[in-house]
Amino acid sequence: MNICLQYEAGSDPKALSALAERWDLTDDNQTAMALILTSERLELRKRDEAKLGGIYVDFASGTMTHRRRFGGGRGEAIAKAIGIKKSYLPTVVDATAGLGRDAFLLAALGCNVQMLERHPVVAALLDDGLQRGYQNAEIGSWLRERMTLLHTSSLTSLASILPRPDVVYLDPMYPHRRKSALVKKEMRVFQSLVGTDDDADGLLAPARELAVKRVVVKRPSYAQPLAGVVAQAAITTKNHRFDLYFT
Ligand SMILES: C[S@@+](CC[C@H](N)C(=O)[O-])C[C@H]1O[C@@H](n2cnc3c(N)ncnc32)[C@H](O)[C@@H]1O
Repeated sequence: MNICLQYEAGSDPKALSALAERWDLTDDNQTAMALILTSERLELRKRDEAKLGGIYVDFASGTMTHRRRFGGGRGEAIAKAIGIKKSYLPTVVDATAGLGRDAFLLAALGCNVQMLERHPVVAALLDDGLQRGYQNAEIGSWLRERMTLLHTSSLTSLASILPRPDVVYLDPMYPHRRKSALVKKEMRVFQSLVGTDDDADGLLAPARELAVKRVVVKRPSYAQPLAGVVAQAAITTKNHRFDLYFT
């Protein structure tokens, strides 16, 4: 895919070329988005809205660490939705990984999570965050064991995943209802890149085939169920709903 590729002082231009080759990215100065290699990490920026700042993956960031240490833990809605109980920690395929936040939360609770992401730039950002996370003294050892990434489309790949996971987790991009100015800055950059996942309905059937125990679909609270299939149960929060399909 075409995207403006840039590097900042202190980063290695050869590393940027290697990255472009690995993720099949072509440098294009006309695109609205830029992928930037800084001395610390890979960042995505919207070129005409510099004040929005860059987005990147940092599993050891203050926010992620705070949520990991002081968040709801096993009491979080997502943990209940995937069925974590006492010593039971389901294995999870996150078939719409994005920036890996939900997957990280589950991994931090002890689940093994295999992430699938089809967008090459998102996959590059996520892989960059994973590699730095793997090296991190505090989280690296368990992160290496519990979180992996496959760059592929789940529409075609779910059918061949082995071993079958207990849970398949889906969180496709959904059109945002609020005015764009109100959408969180970071979300605006991400949405500009990915758009909406209009083919997401096609994920439900292969996810139900693959999951040994259940499929969990995260939806905005106002959204229709995925593929119009009413869930057997749901866990709701202020803004979201986790629809549960038992297999
Ligand atoms: C809303 S984001 C997921 C956010 C993620 N749950 C998180 O916590 O960061 C949706 C992501 O799913 C990816 N996606 C959508 N359809 C996909 C498919 N068929 N295969 C793989 N990835 C897909 C999109 O590219 C996007 O990055």
